Amino acid sequence: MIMPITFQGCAFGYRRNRPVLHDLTFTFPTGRTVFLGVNGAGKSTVLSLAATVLRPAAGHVRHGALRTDRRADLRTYRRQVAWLPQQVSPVPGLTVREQVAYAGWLKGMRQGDARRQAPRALAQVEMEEFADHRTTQLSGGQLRRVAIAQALVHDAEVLLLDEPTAGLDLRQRRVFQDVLHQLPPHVHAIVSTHDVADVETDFEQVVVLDAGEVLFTGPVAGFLDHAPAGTPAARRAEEAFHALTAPEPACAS
Ligand SMILES: Nc1ncnc2c1ncn2[C@@H]1O[C@H](COP(=O)(O)OP(=O)(O)OP(=O)(O)O)[C@@H](O)[C@H]1O
Repeated sequence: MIMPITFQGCAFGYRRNRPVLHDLTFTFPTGRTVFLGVNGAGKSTVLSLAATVLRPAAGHVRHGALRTDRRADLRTYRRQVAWLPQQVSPVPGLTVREQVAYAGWLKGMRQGDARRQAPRALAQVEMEEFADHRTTQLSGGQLRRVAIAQALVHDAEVLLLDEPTAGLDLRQRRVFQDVLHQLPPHVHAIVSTHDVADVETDFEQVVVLDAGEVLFTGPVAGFLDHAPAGTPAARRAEEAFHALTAPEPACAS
């Protein structure tokens, strides 16, 4: 059975009196979910809370019965939930293979298992030929592919991917799409992106966040229905997003 990620009464702000989330209670759909929102809507904050990189000031996040506010649950929770941050850093001194294995070890894998699984994760993102390169020598796009491999290495049940295709060339975007489509049925992916072009082909579910609140959650078809009638097929996702997030026109007084 696939366990969703649930936010229960979550509040969070980076600065006092500047809350990003007030009281977020919400369950992410399972399957392949695209997570949309304008700049500053709070997507990275939500993913970081779900990844336990940030801690809510109130409330908790759940994966099945595992709760982020219960110390005893954290280790298992973190093993089951993978995170690709928006900013990816190379670890100085490590090769690509070592950095991926290290990520697995940090997630609780045995060292030997992490070493054995790293080449498989690198193959998924077509980075095998770089396995012995230092991560500090990679281009931004190559480093992002290594980071995707880091998220894949420990066979998590939930992948939280924050703008995974930013900086990837067209071929590598295709490789990422293949990774998404080949995920086992018990794995679900929440993918934050500003790129709505492939929503219909790559995703099953859509979540739209605005100012820390969920404006829409549901299947892709229901999201596309928000586009104005007569919108050409190629523009429906973009227009649906605009229709959902456009500010209300100010009332004339
Ligand atoms: N480290 C930080 N310190 C202070 N404020 C922050 C920090 N990170 C984010 N914020 C603020 O929190 C709010 C939500 O930011 P967040 O990065 O979660 O949005 P986002 O939807 O991921 O945006 P983007 O699409 O631009 O990545 C914004 O107002 C942002 O300025």
